[in-house]
Amino acid sequence: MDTNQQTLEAPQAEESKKSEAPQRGAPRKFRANPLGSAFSQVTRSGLARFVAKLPLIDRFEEQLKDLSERDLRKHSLGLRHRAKSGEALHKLLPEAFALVRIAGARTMGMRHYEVQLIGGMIMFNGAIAEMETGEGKTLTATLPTYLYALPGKGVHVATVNDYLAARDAELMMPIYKMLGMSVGVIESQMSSPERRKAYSCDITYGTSKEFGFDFLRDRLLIRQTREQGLGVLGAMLAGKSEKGEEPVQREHYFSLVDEADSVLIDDARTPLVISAIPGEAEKVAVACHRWAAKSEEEFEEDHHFEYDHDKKSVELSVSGRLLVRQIPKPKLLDAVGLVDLYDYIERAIKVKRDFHSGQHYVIREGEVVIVDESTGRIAEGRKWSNGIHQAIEAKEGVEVTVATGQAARITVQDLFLRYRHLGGMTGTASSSKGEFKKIYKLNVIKCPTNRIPQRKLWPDRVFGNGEAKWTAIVDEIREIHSQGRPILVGTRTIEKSEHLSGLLEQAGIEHEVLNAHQVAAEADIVSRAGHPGKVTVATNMAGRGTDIKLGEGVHALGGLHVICTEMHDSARIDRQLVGRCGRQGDPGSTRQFMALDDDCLLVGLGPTRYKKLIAYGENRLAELPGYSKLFRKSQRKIEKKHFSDRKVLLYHEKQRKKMHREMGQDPYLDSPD
Ligand SMILES: Nc1ncnc2c1ncn2[C@@H]1O[C@H](COP(=O)(O)OP(=O)(O)OP(=O)(O)O)[C@@H](O)[C@H]1O
Repeated sequence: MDTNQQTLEAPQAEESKKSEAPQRGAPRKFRANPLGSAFSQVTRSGLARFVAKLPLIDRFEEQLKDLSERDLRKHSLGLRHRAKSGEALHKLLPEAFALVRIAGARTMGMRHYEVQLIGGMIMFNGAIAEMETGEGKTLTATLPTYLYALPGKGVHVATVNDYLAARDAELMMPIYKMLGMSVGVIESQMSSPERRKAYSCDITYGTSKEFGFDFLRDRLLIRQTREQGLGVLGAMLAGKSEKGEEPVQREHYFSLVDEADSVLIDDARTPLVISAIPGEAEKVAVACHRWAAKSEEEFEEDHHFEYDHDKKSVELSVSGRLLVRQIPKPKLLDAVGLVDLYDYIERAIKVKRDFHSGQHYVIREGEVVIVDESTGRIAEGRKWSNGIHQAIEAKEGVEVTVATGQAARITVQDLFLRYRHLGGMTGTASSSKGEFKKIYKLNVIKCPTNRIPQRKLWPDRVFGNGEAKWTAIVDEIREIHSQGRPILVGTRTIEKSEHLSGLLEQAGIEHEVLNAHQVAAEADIVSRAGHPGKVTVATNMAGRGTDIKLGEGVHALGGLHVICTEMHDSARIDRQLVGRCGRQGDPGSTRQFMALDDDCLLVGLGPTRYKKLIAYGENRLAELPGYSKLFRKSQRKIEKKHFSDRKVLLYHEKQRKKMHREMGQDPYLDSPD
């Protein structure tokens, strides 16, 4: 161990002289960047301090690269020992990064690029590294993860779904293994002992949802233990309940958030909630939901109720309330107040209007499962709050999972703010810079690309109506398909992907369709989407995080062509789809199609303007090029609204927590102690 440390002291001393050089003199030129990409921006973009560390990492790498596997592991243990004895991690960074780079090259033939080392440093320094799609974020993550794992307090790598968590852990396992780090994965079906084991590893991969629910379950367990008379301290020390259950998590030390925009922003509008066991009150609530779902049809818009398109809210009119009183009700509802019944009906009407099967949710094995609109994927385990979820269940005639008497809840924001250190990475963070800073105190730092991006953005095409748009899309697919180029088409909903699939069938174009049901199969299909002549239709963000490799000969044809059939509520989501092509300097092209009856105009501009636009576009076949600005404006309005929704949620959560604290209660547990 000692020998290892000694061999490394010399370059460190040397570095302290050399690392000052860039600050005094000219900025360093990059070698591993044959195409001479974005590094000219380095000094301007505040990356200079990271760039200055690169030579030292190189030198450590040079020194260590010939060590045997055993000695590498020994060396890693040495670093661990130093971190545990209190040596500052930033001092260990160059050596740690060099070790990870060597392990990457040796085990997977992937030696971290300099831009990846910079990305790793950004994340280590508590910021979000914005790296272009396809730049290798999965590999980059190993750098700060390893470094923060050294003190042995546990690192949580959070991502958007179980599949990606397991895949990334498995992919990167050889690197960690070579350096003597243990890796665990949290999967939704796991038992408590399995979870505890995974959390006891140096590095734990999982979803934010699993990390959040485990935190809440632990919290409930600790309270239960305390109720058994041990007192908080006793409970923590004993760490066990009467049944011998123990908390599964350790401390919240460092979390690295992959797809940070999705995890920290898109998913942050609904809190994670654990429900309490149902009692009599819940039975009544179920009956109310069922009654409302059945009766909702009798209410007419503008007569019995008003619908506010801005707030997306329903309000019963006087005649609506009268109708509520007149409609027959089951006996169980006798004790329910009228005001509550109004609420149930309003909710049932809202759910019927705003929540659609196949778009917002799907029914799977008798359960309502949310489809994450931003990813087009199943959002496992999530539920809408304020009775919306139960109202949908009642509408669909599946089991109503009782109005959640909440036992424990936490927002995504609170969960990640609990970590002592937080870092993240994403391809598309800049548009949320302000929010990351304000809510999470995280800066967003753009990372240069390894190669010059070759992706071509073809001009938008706007049509008067959906029909004209779909026809043009099919024409474009036919044209590009005839050249042998692969095409990936993103749609906003499952229904629309099925619609397009029908049109392609009519046109005799062979294709594959992805839906939100099987993420693993989906990733597999998307990964083949780069083969010559392939046409793949997928909900907008299907295959997010999936690497599309170009098949043979596709490079010469111009790479993958991505067609975006409709703008999403958030520009980030559109960019993620676009990011499936032109990866790692590959060629590729993308085009955005729009029509005046697209949903994003309704949500962004309101029904009055939307109706006018529809009327204007109804019989037009020609393109309307000047209109694409209107779509972007509408999108910005929606993004602002979502941001303010998240701020409102945070405000209420803050108030709620404050109240709990003032009453001496655990802020994460809803029912009184
Ligand atoms: N240092 C490296 N050397 C060689 N290949 C690399 C290196 N880093 C990444 N790659 C390859 O680049 C491709 C893209 O990697 P990856 O899928 O992790 O990108 P990403 O940034 O996560 O993309 P997305 O934003 O779309 O999720 C993969 O095929 C990966 O193997």
